[in-house]
Amino acid sequence: MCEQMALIRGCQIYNIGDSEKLVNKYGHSVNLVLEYDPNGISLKIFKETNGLENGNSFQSATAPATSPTSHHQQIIEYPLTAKTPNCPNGASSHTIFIGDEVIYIKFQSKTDAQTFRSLLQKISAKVNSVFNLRTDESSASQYFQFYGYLSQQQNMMQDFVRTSTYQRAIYSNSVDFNNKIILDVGAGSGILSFFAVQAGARKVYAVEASNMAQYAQQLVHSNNLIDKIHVIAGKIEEIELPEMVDVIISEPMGYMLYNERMLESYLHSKKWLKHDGKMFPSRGDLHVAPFTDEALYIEQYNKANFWMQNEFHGVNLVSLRDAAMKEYFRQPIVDTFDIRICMAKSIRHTTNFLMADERDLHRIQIDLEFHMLETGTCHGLAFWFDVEFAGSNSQIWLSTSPTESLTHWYQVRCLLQTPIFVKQGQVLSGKVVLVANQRQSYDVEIDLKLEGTLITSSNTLDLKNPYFRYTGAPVQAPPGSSSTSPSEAYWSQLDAQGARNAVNLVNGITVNGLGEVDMSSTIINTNLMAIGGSNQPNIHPGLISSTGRQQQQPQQQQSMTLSPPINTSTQQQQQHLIGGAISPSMFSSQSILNSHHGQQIHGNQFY
Ligand SMILES: C[S@@+](CC[C@H](N)C(=O)[O-])C[C@H]1O[C@@H](n2cnc3c(N)ncnc32)[C@H](O)[C@@H]1O
Repeated sequence: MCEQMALIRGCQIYNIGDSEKLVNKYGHSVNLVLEYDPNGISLKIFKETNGLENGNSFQSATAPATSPTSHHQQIIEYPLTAKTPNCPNGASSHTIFIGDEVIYIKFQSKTDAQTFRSLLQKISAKVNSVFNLRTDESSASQYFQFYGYLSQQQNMMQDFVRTSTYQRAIYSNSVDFNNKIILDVGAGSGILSFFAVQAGARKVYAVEASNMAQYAQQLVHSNNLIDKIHVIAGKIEEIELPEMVDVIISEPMGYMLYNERMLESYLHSKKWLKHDGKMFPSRGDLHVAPFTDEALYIEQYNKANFWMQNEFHGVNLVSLRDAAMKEYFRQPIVDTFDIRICMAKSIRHTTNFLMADERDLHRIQIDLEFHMLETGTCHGLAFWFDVEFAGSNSQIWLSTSPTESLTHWYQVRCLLQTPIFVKQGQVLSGKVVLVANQRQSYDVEIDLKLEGTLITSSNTLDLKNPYFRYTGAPVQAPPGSSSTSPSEAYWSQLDAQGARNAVNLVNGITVNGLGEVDMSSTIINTNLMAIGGSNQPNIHPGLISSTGRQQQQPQQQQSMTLSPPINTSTQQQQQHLIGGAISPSMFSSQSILNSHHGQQIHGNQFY
């Protein structure tokens, strides 16, 4: 079942001019095609030709390029939203007002006019959908435009860790899918729906709000699965399903798990879930840990110091320095790091997708109590998330932890404008509150307090506007991370390599001076799993390709280095921070030295 599209034949289109007279716009009759559009309905006007199929019929809104209408000459397309003024004129005419144009449509019959009106009513009914009420129109429009690009869907599909984990979670729990009715929320290209069918699903409803729905339908068609996968173009909050489902699958996670607010749509979709139904994924854990990273802190700090110049081309910029500082520190940083920068064990906040209500995600409070494992400067809080697929057969986790393979979600760090100097054994307490906003994101409010002192630090960040800092350069261990001599380790490694290079060929197998067999010709990709014992020669392991977005060059070093504020119990620590900062220029390298897993990775989530 697809979102309805009307094809209405034999209409006359008139404009109403200044003299209030009807002027036939085209001088011939036209056909109207009404299609789903993320913002309402798209009204396409086609020149009527003899080849057009019979009468008024409802067609799939997601019909592929083979759509019968696609061969005919389209004259114009009008977007109709709930705000488009319109009014009926008698039984078989209707007027719409688009910009300055007054368009009077004369239908062939009353039934045609009714069809047209009922679709217009549908858009108005959707105005008050849960999704629309919580989302700014401009945000939604930009959001679904983003996901309408094949390249964006490709970016997600090529995140091999993500896609393979989903496939594995579904395959290894085929008992939950076999002969079952499935709902795929935000199906995108439909990739998860295909996995569900591969695992034996009887029917999958693939709901997608962006225009990607058309391409999903095209893939369903070309993979001969029209009897199994039913693409429904529309928002999950606004569509109807003909039946309840056994399992809901979705990939609704954004940066820091909650960005995009799509998890709310995922939870909303439970209205279609049978009493004992399953959710894939079933739970999400957001991890929070205090971190130390002077280089990152100084990098942001020095950017704001551009505004400390009192003679910039003869202009004194100083009065804007505080505002600039605030702006830079409002940006969550998206990149990856060495787990050893974390100064305490992470605190986990769990959302159980089977139990939670979408309204629970409007304000998410995470209480913090970190028992500091080391002495140093805490520059902020680091975040990552894991989701679990709790199937009947096996539990599978998809992790975005800094200790695991990098995904397109990376990790997120929120800086404190005023860092806190902590000592091992001290307790850093406080809270993070995520407050949902109409821009499909969250304000991140951080309040920290060092127990037993008067030291506090707070910051509010805008998750919608992160700073994408990942360059592909290998992550740096924090200073002081070596407990053995790195120099000795280096030379020992070279000695061992020398022995290895003394190779011999024994029966066609390379054996080195240590008697080890060379496995290089039979590299096993541990990310490739054998699914159901099947050989999958055509799977490209994928890479997460680059957006071409590069690390910005740091501001010219003309900016003065000012002492950053620091909440410290010793003045000496402050001195250390000022003197010991690593030059921000080390982050400006355009060359990707040795990117993670040999891949260049970039964020593809909407933000
Ligand atoms: C992160 S992508 C995942 C796409 C696909 N399921 C996959 O795993 O590759 C999320 C998709 O959900 C769609 N989406 C977001 N909110 C939605 C809603 N309320 N109703 C229907 N689709 C939605 C987006 O347009 C986007 O294509």
